Amino acid sequence: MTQSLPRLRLGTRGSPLALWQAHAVRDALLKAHGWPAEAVEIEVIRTTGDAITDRALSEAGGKGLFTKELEEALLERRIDLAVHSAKDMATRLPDGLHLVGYLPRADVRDALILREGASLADLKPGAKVGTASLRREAQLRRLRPDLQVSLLRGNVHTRLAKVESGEFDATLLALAGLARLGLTERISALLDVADFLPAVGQGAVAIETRFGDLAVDSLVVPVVCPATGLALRVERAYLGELDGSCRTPIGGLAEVTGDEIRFRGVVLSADGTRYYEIVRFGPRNRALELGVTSGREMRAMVPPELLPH
Ligand SMILES: NCc1[nH]cc(CCC(=O)O)c1CC(=O)O
Repeated sequence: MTQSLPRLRLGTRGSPLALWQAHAVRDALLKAHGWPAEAVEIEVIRTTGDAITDRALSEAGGKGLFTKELEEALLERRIDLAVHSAKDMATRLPDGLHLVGYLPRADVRDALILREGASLADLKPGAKVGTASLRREAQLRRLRPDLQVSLLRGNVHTRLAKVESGEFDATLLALAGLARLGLTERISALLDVADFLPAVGQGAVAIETRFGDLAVDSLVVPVVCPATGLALRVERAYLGELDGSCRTPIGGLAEVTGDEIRFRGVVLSADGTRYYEIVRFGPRNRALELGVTSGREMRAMVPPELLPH
């Protein structure tokens, strides 16, 4: 008996990290369904975020910059699914689209890359650290107010090269991204989530589809990770109550153990001197509520000038 093969068009950005993630989703689909390679076609789509390399993304408009063109392609049915870093996704998606799920989440921690030395303590006062993330900048300033933290954009390889060349003494990057690119040997230390909280969604690969396109979703569902989906529901609801624009240093992490979800969130002032933290627990059937409540309680605690309204 021959069954006609589906042809799924999978859209992705063209960066090495994005391509790795797109191939991971494709491989998972092929494996889950026993399909031959031609069942999933990868389409590379250039996004606005890929074109901007000279400014902080928070200045250029924040989240959405890496997803807009992929989402247009989805809505225009040029692709059937889009693969993104969950971290780069806005908390509100365009009408007609949804996140059907995520691959099993990787290690969520941030990694420290030093030109010399083995830990944060080895950085001398005044050492230059480059990061493009307000969250990393603020948390770093909180731990080490004596460092000189400044903007360092570009892809992972560019940032590593600027540390190698001595332009910067250190940078911070997500372990997940470094691992996907085979660059973990460049890591000097991993930062404990207890004092350095990751971004909402860090380490998770998201799959976005047209809402209600059950033909596509039913094919994707076998590769998504339920525990990651729960954690991301909490984290994204929390972020949605605060700020989706990347202009405030915000961290958040939900961890699912058995029937319980533990959420921890932080908001900081840009200079790291003000620090607000929340820890909440909830059952797994109340993930959304846990995220929304945590976000609202955080908003009530944080001085209004730190958050957009
Ligand atoms: N903002 C870019 C981005 N989006 C996702 C990752 C890493 C991979 C992940 O978190 O899943 C990175 C690079 C970084 O922050 O170091």
